[in-house]
Amino acid sequence: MTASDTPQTGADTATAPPIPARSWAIIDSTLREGEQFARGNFKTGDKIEVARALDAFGAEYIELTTPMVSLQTAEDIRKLAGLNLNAKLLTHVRCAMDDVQRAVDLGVDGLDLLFGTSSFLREFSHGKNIGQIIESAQKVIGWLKANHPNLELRFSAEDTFRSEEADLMAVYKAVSDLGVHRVGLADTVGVATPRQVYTLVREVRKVIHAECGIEFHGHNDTGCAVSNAYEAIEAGATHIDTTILGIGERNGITPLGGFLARMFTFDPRGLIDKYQLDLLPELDNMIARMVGLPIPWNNYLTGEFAYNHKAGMHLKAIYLNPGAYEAIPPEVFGVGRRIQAASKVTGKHAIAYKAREMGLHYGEEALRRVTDHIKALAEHDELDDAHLETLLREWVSA
Ligand SMILES: CC(=O)SCCNC(=O)CCNC(=O)[C@H](O)C(C)(C)COP(=O)(O)OP(=O)(O)OC[C@H]1O[C@@H](n2cnc3c(N)ncnc32)[C@H](O)[C@@H]1OP(=O)(O)O
Ligand SMILES: O=C(O)CCC(=O)C(=O)O
Ligand SMILES: [Mg+2]
Repeated sequence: MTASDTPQTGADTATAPPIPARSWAIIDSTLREGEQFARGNFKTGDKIEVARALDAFGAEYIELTTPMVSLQTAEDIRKLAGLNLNAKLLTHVRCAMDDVQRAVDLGVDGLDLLFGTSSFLREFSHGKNIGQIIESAQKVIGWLKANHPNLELRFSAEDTFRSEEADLMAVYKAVSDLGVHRVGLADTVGVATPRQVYTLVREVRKVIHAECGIEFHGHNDTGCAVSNAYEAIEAGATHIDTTILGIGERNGITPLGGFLARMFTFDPRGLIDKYQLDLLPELDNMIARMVGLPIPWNNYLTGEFAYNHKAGMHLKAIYLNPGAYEAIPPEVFGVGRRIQAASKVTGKHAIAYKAREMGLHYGEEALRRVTDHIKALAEHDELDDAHLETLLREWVSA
């Protein structure tokens, strides 16, 4: 693979179309959903490192695994709460008195409660009907409101998109009346389409109080996690769950980087103001290291080839203005662009630019001939930058 860094003359973010920014916040669940990833097994020190990194990045919320997992997990939550981060800390707990009683004294800012509402989960997970779910919510939320009024509370209907709409509306209305700060819609098995997400968020908005937020949690089983998060926001959602690199159960959830890439195209200034975007590579590398896997080659923004440009038609324009073939300037997210000029799909403009960078100049005819020579060689061999440079020098002196 031949590639080289080029000058950072990215697209002008100041001239991006001014679409009004919607108000939304990230709930990063790397330390909860991410612990459910096959290779996610964070130790105390890892959790502290992840939480500090997310805080430096500017994540508004960090969601932590339930303290019911173990005494060590409960202790870790207490330790993280003691870091006094700017990000609010939430712990994700079942809607059950034992769980919330264990959670309330750990120093977190809020609790993310959940109950499965689909027939699958009612039958095979907890065995409760909708009336009993609402009764449990009344008991648990009532107790929390009376005894811990400062906690931020969210109630989510797990497996929302395979639940009956009438059941969902009854549950969301009930918990909103009980005074939760947010309701959650969870695409637990990654089956929802963007249109379904948009429509359901709009419907939920009609039955909850105006000041009640809406959170969206989307799995990526069918590849829609980023689009679904975007549609949720379009429809009025206020909070989006992400994890670094998208780690989570099965193939994971909305990745932080992919979600930011999506949102950046609509509101670059808003994102630049809110987040330390150039820390994204650090976050992705940190999690890749902790889970012992490489960052996927085609990962949003930080994948090895996310900013690799190769085809002659692209390279001609890229040299003049990278925005011609880049929706998002890489330098904003702390990554570099790579130009792969020595390939069979290259063209004379790319070769001329490369030569000029080396202080070499060809006439029109020589340029055509050297370009065709490089293309022919690349049909048979991988050419790297060093090889290309040697060829260009030899061509001049020949
Ligand atoms: C879609 C999601 O990702 S949801 C989040 C999933 N996260 C986790 O599971 C967190 C980690 N979990 C754990 O450590 C354990 O599962 C624990 C500590 C929560 C519970 O462990 P155990 O008591 O051994 O139960 P187990 O995990 O086998 O079964 C789940 C239990 O939760 C109950 N349950 C499931 N959902 C809920 C809910 N929303 N509210 C209350 N109880 C629930 C089930 O009925 C079952 O209890 P039961 O045995 O009385 O029927
Ligand atoms: O609590 C939530 O909203 C989401 C829980 C979860 O991880 C899921 O449903 O996939
Ligand atoms: Mg999940």
